[in-house]
Amino acid sequence: MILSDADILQRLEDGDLVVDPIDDLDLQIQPASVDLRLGKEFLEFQRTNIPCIHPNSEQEVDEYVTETVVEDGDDFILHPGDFVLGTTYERVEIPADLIAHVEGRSSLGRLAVVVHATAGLCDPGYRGQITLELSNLGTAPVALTPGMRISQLTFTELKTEAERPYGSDRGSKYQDQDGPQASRIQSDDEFGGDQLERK
Ligand SMILES: O=c1ccn([C@H]2C[C@H](O)[C@@H](COP(=O)(O)OP(=O)(O)OP(=O)(O)O)O2)c(=O)[nH]1
Repeated sequence: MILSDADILQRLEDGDLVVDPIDDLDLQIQPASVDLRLGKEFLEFQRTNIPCIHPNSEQEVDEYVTETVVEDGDDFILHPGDFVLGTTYERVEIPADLIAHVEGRSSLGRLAVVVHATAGLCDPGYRGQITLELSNLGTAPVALTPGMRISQLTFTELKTEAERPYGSDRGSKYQDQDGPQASRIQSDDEFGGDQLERK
């Protein structure tokens, strides 16, 4: 079951679901979602001399990515074909019986700004800001202003609570994200590994 505005408000009031801060309930609480605003930090991907990025190399990933913080009153210009990581301004806490989906807003989609290249799922138990995968599929640069409503979060109730929510003993490398976080796929090994055994 997807939570309605009334359900969301109730869960926020109960305190187990957190979206913080919400400065304007009327603006941010939508009929079945919460609008989230854009933070001011971005990770941009540099041209690199490395022939390719090995996802399991922390050094190569770090070399590829640089951080930009937009000054107050300025915009971040997302050029056609760009892919950058942004962050929500709000911090969220998802309880063990809910899963949240980050969706784009239609108004930005109509300007060819896509908020999620791939991922968009916030696990039960997840806490932190949400890293946004922003791209411009259009032909004109688009100005993104920190504080603008950039994405929306919907919540689906699980049939039963997650037994091992995000942040418990399993991989939880993005728990308590503060600002945009580059891929930490290289930590997969630490949490059990994704590598197939050789026969
Ligand atoms: O667009 C997104 C999607 C998810 N998350 C956060 C919340 C989510 O709970 C966590 C992990 O997401 P996911 O499980 O999709 O990533 P993973 O690469 O499988 O990480 P892990 O191995 O830690 O589960 O990252 C974001 O910040 N942005």
